[in-house]
Amino acid sequence: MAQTIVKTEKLAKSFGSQSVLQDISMMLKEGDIYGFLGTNGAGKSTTMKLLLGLLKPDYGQIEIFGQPLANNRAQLLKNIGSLIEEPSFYPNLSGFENLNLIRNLLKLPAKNVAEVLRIVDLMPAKDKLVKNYSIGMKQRLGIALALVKFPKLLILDEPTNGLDPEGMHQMRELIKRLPAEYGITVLISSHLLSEMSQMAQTVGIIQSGHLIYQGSIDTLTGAHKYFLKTDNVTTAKKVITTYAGTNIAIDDDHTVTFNLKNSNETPKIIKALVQNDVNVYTLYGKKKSLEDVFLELTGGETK
Ligand SMILES: Nc1ncnc2c1ncn2[C@@H]1O[C@H](COP(=O)(O)OP(=O)(O)OP(=O)(O)O)[C@@H](O)[C@H]1O
Repeated sequence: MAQTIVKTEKLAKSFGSQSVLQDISMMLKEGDIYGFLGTNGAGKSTTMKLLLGLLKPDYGQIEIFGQPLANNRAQLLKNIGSLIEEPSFYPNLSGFENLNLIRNLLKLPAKNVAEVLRIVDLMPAKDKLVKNYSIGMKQRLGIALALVKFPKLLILDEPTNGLDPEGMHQMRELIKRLPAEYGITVLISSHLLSEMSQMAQTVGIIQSGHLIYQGSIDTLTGAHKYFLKTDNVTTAKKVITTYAGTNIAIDDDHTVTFNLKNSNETPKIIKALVQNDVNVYTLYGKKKSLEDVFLELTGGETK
């Protein structure tokens, strides 16, 4: 059975009178890419800082690799790499020199630098001064710095922020390789459900300091939301019930919305609608957004 890499129990944190986290109980298993999802200010960075011992919880327990963080921080940190907020570098040194400095400081083998440069695809730019790196290259160098000790756990706070679609793609591909090829478990935060669904198997969703969901991302996003434009919403709803269960809404005089787990059902629905004299003007499906998921999980309360 996979080892538990991170386990938190009922973590709580306040800043002054503002309660920022309440009752956060998370679990990461070895080999996971765990997507930590939430809107701005939900409490993702604060949670990550607690896991790194940069902040102390007001209440609750943190275990990393099966040991309490509070008693073993220095020892546990040797096996944790992180990128929280902006990575900081020496801009007048090359990527290679920046990495080599950290490698020396941590007394790591010389070969680690070349290996992480290859992983983050910066080998061709290794001798370029960091002040001349693009944003995407700086982010990848930040990950290389976090990886240079080949940690068992990598904690990344919104590493795709500020990247263009190509940069985001490169970052995703890089992260996806880490568990299988290097045995690294990854905790990564984001406010984009679509991005997480392309790399994480497990997600935790945090809203206003509460963990409102933890589990498989497929369970969460598997069903697509469908929209039917028709001139007979009442009959359409009756017909669709056979295929989509009872979770069907009539949005306005011409729109019926429903969830389907499998798009194979749509031709059958269209056939049944036509057989029942329901005119179909449009039928389209949409992947759920983080906002849709919030609405489903909280029953309409987004804050
Ligand atoms: N050091 C601090 N002092 C006071 N308040 C803080 C501090 N750090 C965070 N907060 C507050 O805690 C709340 C959660 O912030 P946090 O940075 O954890 O959110 P987040 O989910 O990471 O959001 P973002 O994506 O915007 O970084 C916010 O209201 C923030 O203003």
